[in-house]
Amino acid sequence: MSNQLNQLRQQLQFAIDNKTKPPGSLGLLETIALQAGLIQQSLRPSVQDPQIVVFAGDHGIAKTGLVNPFPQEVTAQMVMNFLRGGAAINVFTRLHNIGLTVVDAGVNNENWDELFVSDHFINAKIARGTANYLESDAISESAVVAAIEAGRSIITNLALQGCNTIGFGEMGIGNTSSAALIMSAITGIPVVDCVGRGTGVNDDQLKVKIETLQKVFQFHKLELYSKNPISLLGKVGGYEIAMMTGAFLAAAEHHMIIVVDGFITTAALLLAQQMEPGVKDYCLFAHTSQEQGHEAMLRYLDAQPILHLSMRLGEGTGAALAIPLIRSAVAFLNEMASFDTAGVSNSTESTTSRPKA
Ligand SMILES: Cc1cc2ncn([C@H]3O[C@H](COP(=O)(O)O)[C@@H](O)[C@H]3O)c2cc1C
Ligand SMILES: O=C(O)c1cccnc1
Repeated sequence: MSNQLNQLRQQLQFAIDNKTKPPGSLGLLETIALQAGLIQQSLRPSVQDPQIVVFAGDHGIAKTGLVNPFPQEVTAQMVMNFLRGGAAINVFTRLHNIGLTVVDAGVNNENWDELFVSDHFINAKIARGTANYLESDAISESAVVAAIEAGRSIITNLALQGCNTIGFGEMGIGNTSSAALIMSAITGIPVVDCVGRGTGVNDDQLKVKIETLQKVFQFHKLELYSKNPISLLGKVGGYEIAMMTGAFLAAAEHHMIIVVDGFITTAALLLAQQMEPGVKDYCLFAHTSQEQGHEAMLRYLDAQPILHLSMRLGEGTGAALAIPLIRSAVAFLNEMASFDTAGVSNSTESTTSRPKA
């Protein structure tokens, strides 16, 4: 860490410790406030125009029914639902005054109706879904690069419009499989420990899902791509995951507070982190998803998630729920009185420990 950043860290910690409260008593909110200050390089960080961007894309494997209980058509149907305001992410973003943008990264549908002429919908479709990675590469490398670039430019536009806090969500039937393969390739954790129930496969279906994905791992020799995120995305990625990868990169470049959602979003972060190892410093981890594998992914990233709600939905819902807490953290740092200004006696001998920064 540079000297300047180290100095800022000390100043932030001093400000936090001098608020009228026992040291460390606001727990993880103190860690969040400190990190927000470091991200924005400011003693007075802010949450401005927070946004969730949901990237949608289809997966060729989903047509086989081997890994997903819901049919592929649900991806496009849910995109319509997002635009009509009826999905969980709509409810949470409305409730908490968070902007919502939906991006077609690669949904397998013909065209959108006039409903989609909206500021909140971006048609960045690269193809109508990926190819089935049981038989071939999912995406060409040139299309991977195009998707990453599209993700970058969507986030850069939001940053230029004044958004400084961003969460990513995704919609894509079959994408827990893609995320599990990416996780296994990058972390070296065996496929069986990365695969979860997704939208709810039963025990028999889970066995088939695991066997299928083990076969895919061997077919593409994914261990060879553990340090090559572009090729890995080409082998088994999704358009929405590739776009999120670019989105992470741009958000970090613009010093945004990035709120990481669940299993699939964190897989995109694993890829972005390989491309630019500093990205994680801009991330706050919203929650631990119930998808098996997410906890190990978070451990791999040495991340401390904010919430534990047994959720396993995606769409950016965990991120939307964490944003009010991030707002609260920033607000206590900016608005609470200090011992000095409030004339409250401080105990300088306190031995109470602070949360881990
Ligand atoms: C109605 C519905 C709404 C959703 N919203 C998010 N997902 C979530 O489930 C999908 C991944 O699970 P799998 O790999 O098992 O297909 C993604 O689209 C994800 O965002 C949904 C899934 C369904 C069915
Ligand atoms: O954690 C997630 O993001 C998740 C888990 C299951 C299904 N869809 C998303």
